[in-house]
Order: sequence, then structure tokens, then C-alpha cells
Amino acid sequence: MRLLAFILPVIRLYLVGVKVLLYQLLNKSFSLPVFPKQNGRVAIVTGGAKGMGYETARHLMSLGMHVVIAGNSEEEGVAAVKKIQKEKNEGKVEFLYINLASLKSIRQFVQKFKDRGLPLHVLVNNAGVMLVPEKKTEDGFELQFGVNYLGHFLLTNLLLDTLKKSGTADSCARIITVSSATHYGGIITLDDLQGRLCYSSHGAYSQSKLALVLFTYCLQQRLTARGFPITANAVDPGMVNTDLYQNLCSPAQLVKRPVAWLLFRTPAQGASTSIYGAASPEMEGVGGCYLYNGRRTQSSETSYDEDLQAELWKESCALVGLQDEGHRID
Ligand SMILES: NC(=O)c1ccc[n+]([C@@H]2O[C@H](COP(=O)([O-])OP(=O)(O)OC[C@H]3O[C@@H](n4cnc5c(N)ncnc54)[C@H](O)[C@@H]3O)[C@@H](O)[C@H]2O)c1
Repeated sequence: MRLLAFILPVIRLYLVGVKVLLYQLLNKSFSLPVFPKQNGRVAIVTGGAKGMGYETARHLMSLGMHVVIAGNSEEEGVAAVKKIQKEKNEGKVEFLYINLASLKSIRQFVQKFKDRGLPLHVLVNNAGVMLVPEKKTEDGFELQFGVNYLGHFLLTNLLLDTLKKSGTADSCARIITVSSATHYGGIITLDDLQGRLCYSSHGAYSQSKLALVLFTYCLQQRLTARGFPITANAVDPGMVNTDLYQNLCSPAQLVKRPVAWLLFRTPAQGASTSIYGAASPEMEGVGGCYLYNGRRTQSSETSYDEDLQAELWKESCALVGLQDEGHRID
């Protein structure tokens, strides 16, 4: 039974992977149109020092935005800022430390950001880890659930007041949350969110990515109910050649290398749907969507389960120490 619980998530994840690769074999990557300049808008991109986050930060800055790269490596963050600044665009870019594996660090990040008195028009919840060996965050959460989902859940909630003040009826603030096709194979085990009964790194990653979609839909419902000028969308970047795959086991690494070379998207291609969600005039006022290859797509059936969304929200509030005030988020 334990073996089955361990193997099933692996099979589900690889089947989803094969489906995505087939799609990528047969379809071109979405190419971004040129967007109007967006000087004066402020964006936070988590995990913006490398991979798709870097490409997202770089593109938003080229549109004239003031971009804050939020990451857990000072060295990588500073290097990314220097590299982006060399492009001499009109925007501004800077680095601010955050460790999404620590609730204290997330709160400190938000405090530092708020002390600056800046508005916030775009929040890109991009950072993530995948298939890590069993490990816990500073607060005792399973690492993938903690970093990918709970960290962003807390960060978003703590920044909602600033987003709300910065958005207007005809120019909403935007929350973009990077999920993954693996969410289609994800299962939320509400009574064992931390995978203590039977840990599967594959199951934990898929669960964290499904949680992000459930969160996005629930958040959009709450924002709409309160009439806040903020939209929330989830993004699926496809399979992209980044360091995210560093924890694959050795045989899988061997297979991955040629497959990635042939079929994976580049980080810039992978980031295009996040950038589209964050900056496209077409997405003005549009929320509650799952975006894939530059288009609105159906996410998994489970992700639309409103009872599950509400239960997960409630449980997440309890885990990160936020008060769940029903539809009150102000
Ligand atoms: N690469 C893919 O094929 C793929 C597919 C679907 C979804 N995604 C998602 O895209 C997002 C970006 O990943 P990527 O592929 O660019 O990988 P990446 O490894 O290049 O980037 C991940 C970023 O997250 C940051 N990060 C990790 N742990 C953190 C922590 N504790 N606190 C703060 N930041 C932390 C890293 O420093 C890095 O900057 C992730 O959410 C990932 O799950 C990737």
C-alpha cells in the first residue's frame, strides 16, 4: 500500500510530463507581442534572480517598471540586478532578500518593502523548488508545500493592502502565480498536507502546484466579492530548461538532457505567459484564469472545487498564522 502511494504520484507526474512534451513538439511557443511602456508601475518577482523569474524581471523592467527581485540568494540577486542594469532600460531594478521557507523572513521582507512607501502593481509569485529530498522549512512544513505554496500564500495576503491601494478600476493591480501542468496530477490531502504519513517528493510538488491554482481561484473570488481593483491569475509555463530539474535522479538526468535540448522551452519562452499576464492590455480586469501558452485554458477539475478551495484557504491561514475572516481581506 505504501509502495503504491509512493509510485502513483511518480507515474502521474511523468505522464503529465510526456503530454506536455508532445504538445511542445507539435506547437510553437507563444511569442509575446510588444506591450506599451508601463513606467511608474512597481513589480515584485519572487525567484527573479534566475530562470524564468529572471526573464520576467528583465522584461518587466524593459517596459519601464520598477522591479524588485525577491530571492533567497543575495549573491545571485545582486548579479542579476547588475546584468539587467547593463541593458540600460528606462525601468529600475533592485534586489530584496526573502526566504520563502521562513514565515519570519516573509514578514520581514514585507515590512522592508512597505517601509519604502512604494506602490505595488504587479506581484509575480514565481519562485519554486521541485523534487527535493524530504526536508522541512524553518517552521516545520514540508519544503515544496512550504516554499511553493504556503510562502506565496502568506506573501500575497500580507501585500494585499498595498496592491489594493495601488490598483484602480481601469488599471488593476495584478497577481500572477506560477503553477505547473503537474497540478493536473496533484492531489490535496487536507489531513496530511505535509506528507507525514507517506512522503513522495513527486506527490508533494504536484500538490503544491495544485494548491496554487486553488488559491488563485479562491483569492479572485474574494477580491471580486469585495470589489477590489486586483486580479489574480495562475500561469503554466510548460516544460522549461532551468535549474529546477537539478534534483532529478541520475538516470532521469541522463534522459532529460537530450529531451530538454530538443523539446524544452527556453527560460525566456517559459516566462512569456507570466509576462503576458502581468503586462498585457488584453488581461486588464481579467482574473481567475489558468493561462497556458498565452491563452486561457481549463485547469484540473479538482482546482474548481469551491469547497476544497475554501477548506485549503482556512487551513493555510491557520498554518501561517493569519486570521481567516471569511470574505474580509482588508
Ligand atoms: N522549469 C519548468 O519546466 C517549470 C515547469 C512548470 C512550472 N515551473 C515553475 O516555474 C517557477 C520558476 O522556476 P524555474 O524553472 O525558473 O526554476 P529556477 O530553479 O531557475 O528558479 C527558481 C527560483 O526560485 C528561487 N527560490 C527557491 N527557493 C526559494 C526560497 N526558499 N525563497 C526564495 N526564493 C527561492 C530560486 O532561488 C530561483 O531564483 C517555479 O515555481 C517552478 O515550479 C517550472
